[in-house]
This record gives sequence, structure tokens and C-alpha cells, in this order.
Amino acid sequence: MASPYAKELHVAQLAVQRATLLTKKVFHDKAKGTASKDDKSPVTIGDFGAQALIVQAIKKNFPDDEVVGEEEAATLRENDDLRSQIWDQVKVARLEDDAAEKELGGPIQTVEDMLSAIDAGNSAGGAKGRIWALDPIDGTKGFLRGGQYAVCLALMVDGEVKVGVLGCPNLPVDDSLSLSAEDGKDQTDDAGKGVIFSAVAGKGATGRPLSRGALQPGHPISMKPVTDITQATFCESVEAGHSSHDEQSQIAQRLGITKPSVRMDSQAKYGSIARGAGDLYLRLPVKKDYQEKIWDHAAGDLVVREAGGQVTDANGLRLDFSKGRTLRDNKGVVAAPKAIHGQVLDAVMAVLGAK
Ligand SMILES: Nc1ncnc2c1ncn2[C@@H]1O[C@H](COP(=O)(O)O)[C@@H](OP(=O)(O)O)[C@H]1O
Ligand SMILES: [Mg+2]
Ligand SMILES: [Mg+2]
Ligand SMILES: [Mg+2]
Repeated sequence: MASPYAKELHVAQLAVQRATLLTKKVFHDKAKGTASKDDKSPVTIGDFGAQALIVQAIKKNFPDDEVVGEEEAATLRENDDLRSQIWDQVKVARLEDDAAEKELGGPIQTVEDMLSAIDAGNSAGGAKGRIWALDPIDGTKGFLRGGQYAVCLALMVDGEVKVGVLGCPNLPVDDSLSLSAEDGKDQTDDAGKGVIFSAVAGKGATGRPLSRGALQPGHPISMKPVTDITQATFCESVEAGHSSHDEQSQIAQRLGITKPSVRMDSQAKYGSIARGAGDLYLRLPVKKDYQEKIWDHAAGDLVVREAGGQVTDANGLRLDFSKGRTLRDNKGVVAAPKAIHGQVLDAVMAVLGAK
């Protein structure tokens, strides 16, 4: 019997790869063309272009599936200049392998097709059926700074994540390099960089180098066993507005961790701990009422769990992707190897309870 979700996985990996290459080109062409969204967060040509390419590939292969995508095309329909800059990138985006490109359904044909593809990411999400969660550029602020970012795609079936893919163009290809503070910073030198992580529920997690054509061979990845938690490396957001650096540092202290945190944008944090380059990922809310978005976590959650990790919120609950576009019932994220997750969670609760 063929592996479960084999076609979904292959299409998702190729689609993420093609979109990741677009974002790299946008960066190198210095064509980032930023706009500001209603919540004042940035969105670039790369975000819109990557969403268009990925949704088009999903719709060609799985026409009945829905997509919860971060971006929408409303501003582009009014902004001729931004729209044509995105189109200039999207119309030439293709994999250097005919069979792979054909599998994705080929290039997008018209500007209107591009806009409709972006807008097709408007699913409300939920607990029924096949729904993809798409973050075309996660860590847009990292992308703009030349730091880490990730192109993230996950398939949920009846509210459970079944397939997850992360394209991380600025992470080192080599799994054996331990994370250092520098990995979160400027990554404008391309040498030895670019990884795709993927996972299928119950089938483990995989890493492979990013390529320009067909997929490179993959290899299994797993979290590093932590024998002495005081030596653990913990990751957190660069942006102090996205998670509480202060509480995270208190948690680390409580665990006896002395190494400074590795600050890194995007779901590259999930990928990094899943391959054993780091150990823990803490994301405690800054604002009580902020609801995490499903596209910021769906792929990373599966990649880490399939690599031997446990991912919960700050109350120890599994992330619940079935509640719509946000993780309405969760607060924060705590990701760690299964064997020490309980210990980390105790420290999280002690610090939060002491407030
Ligand atoms: N107040 C907040 N709390 C938590 N996450 C937030 C936030 N404001 C924005 N974000 C999310 O944080 C994501 C980036 O995470 P990180 O800090 O790990 O790089 C953003 O994704 P995008 O960059 O896709 O918009 C955005 O969705
Ligand atoms: Mg955003
Ligand atoms: Mg995001
Ligand atoms: Mg994004």
C-alpha cells in the first residue's frame, strides 16, 4: 500500500520549494515592496507571491480542498504598482524540472488567476474535512532583516494535522551544527543554506536540502535527547512583541539553563529543535487576548511531534487546530523533547502562576 498522504506530501514539498525560491529571488532582487496590514504588521511581494503559487498548486491537485492562508488580495486589487511587481515575480517562478513543474500545474497564467489564488486562502478553517493552513512567509520581519523566515504549509484532516512542510532558506543544510545566537541574525550569505523539513502523521519527520528542481533525497531527523537540562539550548522569537522574553528567561533560569537564548524568527525554531540543533522552544503570550494563528504553528507542531517532541500550550494542552483560523483555546506554546516536556511545563506553570 502506498504511504498515507504520499501525493499530498510530494505536492506540498514541491509547492513550498517553488515558493521559497520566489521569496529568495524577491530578497535578492531587492524587490521586497512592503505594505502595512490593518494590524500594522508588514506584508511583502514575497508573502503575496508565495501564497499565490502555493494555493494554485493545491487547487490544481486537490480542487475540493480548502485553504486557510494568511494573506488576501484586497489591497492588491487597488494598488496597481504593488500588483504588477508581484506579477513580475510570479509569472517567472518555476522549478527547473519539467516533471516537478507539471505536477504543480505549471505557472499561473494571468494576473486575475494570481489574485483569485491569493483570495482562495479565505477558508474559515474548522473541524471538518480537508483544510490546508498556509503561511507564505512566516517571520516577515526576519525576511525583511535578512534573518530567518519559513514558508509553511500543513494539511489538516478533520482538525488534525496530517502533513507539514517548512521551507527554511536561511538555515544551514547541515543538521549537526548546533544553534548559536548567530543563526538568528543576518543570513545574507547563501552558502550551505536552505532546508525543507516535512512530516506525515505517524510516519516521522524528514529534512532535505532545498533544490531548484526536483526534490533532493530526504533523511530522517529527530530531536536530541537531553540528559542534562541545564545544558539545553532554548529558542524564542526575535520580536519582543510576539512572546514574553522576560517570562521565558525566568523559565530558563528555573530550569538551571545558563546559556543565553537563541533568538530566531519564524517556524525555523520548530525545524531547528526537530533536527536537534536546539532543544526547547518557548512562546509565552505578551498580550492576554492575542490568539495565535493556525498557520504560525500547524506545520511546525507536526514536524516537532514526529521528530520525538511534545508540543503543548502553557497549560499543557495540545494545540487545537480545529477551532477556526486561530488557536482560540490555547495560550502560548511550549515545545520540547517528550522525555523532558513535563519538567519544562512545570517551570512554565510555576513562573506564570507566580505572577
Ligand atoms: N502579539 C503577537 N503575539 C504572538 N504572535 C504574534 C503577535 N503579533 C504577530 N504575531 C505572529 O508572529 C509571527 C512570527 O513569529 P516569530 O516571532 O516566531 O517569528 C507572525 O507571523 P508572520 O511573520 O507570518 O506575520 C505573526 O503572525
Ligand atoms: Mg504576517
Ligand atoms: Mg506567520
Ligand atoms: Mg506570514
